[in-house]
Amino acid sequence: MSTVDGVEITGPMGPRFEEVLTPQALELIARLHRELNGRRLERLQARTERVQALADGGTLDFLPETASIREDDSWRVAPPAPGLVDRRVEMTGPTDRKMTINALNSGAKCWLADQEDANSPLWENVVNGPLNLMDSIDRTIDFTSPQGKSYELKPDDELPTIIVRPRGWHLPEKHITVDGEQTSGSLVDFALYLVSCGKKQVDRGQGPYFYLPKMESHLEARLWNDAFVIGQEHVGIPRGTIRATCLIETYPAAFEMEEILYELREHSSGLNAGRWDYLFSVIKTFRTRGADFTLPDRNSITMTVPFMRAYTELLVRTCHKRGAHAMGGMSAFIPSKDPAKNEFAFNKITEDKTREANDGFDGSWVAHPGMVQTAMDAFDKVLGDRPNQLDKLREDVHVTAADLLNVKATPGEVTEAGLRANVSVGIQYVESWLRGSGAAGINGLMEDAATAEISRSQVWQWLHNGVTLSDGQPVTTELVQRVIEEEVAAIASAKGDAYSSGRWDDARALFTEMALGDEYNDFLTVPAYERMP
Ligand SMILES: CC(=O)SCCNC(=O)CCNC(=O)[C@H](O)C(C)(C)COP(=O)(O)OP(=O)(O)OC[C@H]1O[C@@H](n2cnc3c(N)ncnc32)[C@H](O)[C@@H]1OP(=O)(O)O
Ligand SMILES: O=CC(=O)O
Ligand SMILES: [Mg+2]
Repeated sequence: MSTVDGVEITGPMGPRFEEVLTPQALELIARLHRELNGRRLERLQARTERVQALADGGTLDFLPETASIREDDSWRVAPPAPGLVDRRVEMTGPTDRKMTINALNSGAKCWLADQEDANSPLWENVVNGPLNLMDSIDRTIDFTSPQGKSYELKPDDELPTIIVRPRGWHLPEKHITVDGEQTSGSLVDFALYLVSCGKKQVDRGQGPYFYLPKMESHLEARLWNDAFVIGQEHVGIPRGTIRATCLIETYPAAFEMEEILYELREHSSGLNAGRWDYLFSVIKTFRTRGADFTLPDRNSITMTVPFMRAYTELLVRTCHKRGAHAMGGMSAFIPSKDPAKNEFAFNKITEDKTREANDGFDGSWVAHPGMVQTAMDAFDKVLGDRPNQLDKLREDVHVTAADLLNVKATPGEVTEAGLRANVSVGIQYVESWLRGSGAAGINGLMEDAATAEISRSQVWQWLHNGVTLSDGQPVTTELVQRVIEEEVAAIASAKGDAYSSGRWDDARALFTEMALGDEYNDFLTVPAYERMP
């Protein structure tokens, strides 16, 4: 059902959905699909071919064919756009109504309104996200909780700049088809926000700003740039008013940072060090290559191990050389009701943000409103009154391909506790995602799609590379099955009666398939999406 030729909406229409699923939005989706979806599928095929080449013994390196872009010192990205000059603390989180208001009232400089890692793409979430953003920009948003607590926005001049993160190129949107084909989740999220809010943002002196996730090459960035050109023309806003910060969160993209900035240069607002997906991608990219690329327990891999340090140092150096913001990532610690754990979490945030600020990052992320001030204090100490530190060029940084690939220098062990944590957290997260909730606090840590991907990939890698745990037990199918059994029993006992109303059987089956299957699946969220209505 739709009034636009060739476009079908197969998902149910909820309250006010017609305000977002307008003919103008559907026309843009159709145009983007017809002009760009073929290239999107080619890029996904290129990813598969690269993985095969790596499995056959290949490696990653800076690209010879784009050396001239890296060697040309003359180009810069566009100057920072209004609202994106001072980004010292950015809140992230889902776009449901309550969290939208809480994020906008958090005191952060920017808010990453997430349709990606922190969101589960339930059809309602896909449409309600842009609807809530539209109501925020119109200042008509409010919310009353079931307990009777009312929420409304602070004055305009205290609100963060909105930056929307659409889904990655790999995810389809099955509830909107064009010419009988599933559409791209990325292009749907982009189009729905651009049409409902793009012109309003330009009229209020800012622009439609985006974070672009999980790209694996500069050619994927070129595809986004082409979508931006089409989108700006479609909604009648000047070229260059769209801005995008690209997450460098895949291993191949770390070798193409300059090229990614170059492709998007008139629309660029910097790069971000997305550490969690980066770790996932490191495991995924060299998953069959044995000890050289096998990582220890997830919680023991810090930002200061050599390969992570090389990646963040190179990101700051690259961004500032090109006049672009370098944005830091997410420390997963969230506040706790236990005072000792709470103090530990806040110390961890201070340590993480202080290191980033001293390294030259222009700002960083927090997952919880309670952590905004702590991160702000860390950046204030380094930035003072300056809005950013784009002038800190970091010419002392000289990172080589070998530095980026130096995974084997990572200290740490693979332990039974690490295996159990991966299994338990992975299953709990998948269960929550299947019910439509894409971020969860588990054991004092923020968990989202990226962290869950690490958990299931580590189990697969340990099993398929013959890893032995620190206590001498080999990781076998039987051991993983036993751990799954025991961890699910522990979850069931902790949840009590609530367990029966969850989607635990589905979550367990999916996690087991992902962890034990002979074939490694590129994304957990793709088969999970198939299990969604
Ligand atoms: C790898 C990456 O991509 S990182 C970026 C993507 N991930 C994220 O953005 C995760 C964002 N964080 C979250 O979603 C949440 O903090 C969670 C799910 C981890 C924990 O949320 P909760 O369990 O609700 O935490 P808690 O009970 O401490 O929250 C206290 C209040 O803060 C609000 N809050 C917590 N986190 C956020 C957030 N990120 N955005 C807006 N509000 C938030 C809660 O809604 C709650 O509000 P209320 O008091 O009005 O009811
Ligand atoms: O998106 C951020 C990440 O760390 O992954
Ligand atoms: Mg990510």
